[in-house]
Amino acid sequence: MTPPQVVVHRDKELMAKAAAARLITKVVDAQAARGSASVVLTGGRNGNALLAALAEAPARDAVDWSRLDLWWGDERFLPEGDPDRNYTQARAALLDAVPLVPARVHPMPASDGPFGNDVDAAAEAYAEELAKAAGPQDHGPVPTFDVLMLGVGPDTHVASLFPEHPGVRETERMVIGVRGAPKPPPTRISLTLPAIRAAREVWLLAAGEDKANAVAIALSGAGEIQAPAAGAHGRGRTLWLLDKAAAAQLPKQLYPLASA
Ligand SMILES: O=C(O)[C@H](O)[C@@H](O)[C@H](O)[C@H](O)COP(=O)(O)O
Repeated sequence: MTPPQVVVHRDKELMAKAAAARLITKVVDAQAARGSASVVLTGGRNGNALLAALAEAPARDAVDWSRLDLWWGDERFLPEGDPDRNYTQARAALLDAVPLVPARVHPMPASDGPFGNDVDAAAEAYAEELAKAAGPQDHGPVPTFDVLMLGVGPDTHVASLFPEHPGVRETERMVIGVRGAPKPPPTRISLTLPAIRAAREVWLLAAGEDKANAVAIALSGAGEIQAPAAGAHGRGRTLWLLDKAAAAQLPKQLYPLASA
């Protein structure tokens, strides 16, 4: 496994803009090489800030939005349209402003959808949707995501995989229902670490001093059960995108500042 790369930006605003530019380039390259691109979005402030920055990016429409598949790393299990759903927030930040093909946008089920409030059935349905999109060249019953993005919690959670919770220990299923999540709302749907690790690249986003301890723990060799972010690595690349505040507890000589 290739060691994680760390890029540190001056502040969270610049981090979001730089990450958005990086994503545009990655998607354009994937579409040139393979005809389409597949990206997994994350919820949270940094994930949404990246999408909002992308919406304003000068090179935004270098992306062929009609050949982009979007998936989610996790979702709050709430009714369709609830403002706290990651899908609702992603639509407001970017998705409603670009010409995506609806059939290629795969939100996780809502709690008032075909599965009602059965979060396990909803999770299984999403796993089936992923499996249907997987091909013989993929690594397991999920498509090969070009980029899978994850916000990082102050407790080192990623997606809805929380330290010492059952979800972080899952080794077979690709998608699970989560109950009793420490971060509200308590009921969620999440990709598991095996699904996350099927991605070509995993990008972890963290900004603010409240993440400095989590970043230091996850990058210091902690185990994935205690620090789920430590288990979030891509097959080809693991990239941590930080601002200075979130990098404050990292050894300076290892992680020079990308932008002063
Ligand atoms: O549904 C969610 O809440 C997210 O997917 C979650 O994993 C988030 O990314 C982290 O909690 C970081 O959130 P912030 O970027 O807002 O700190």
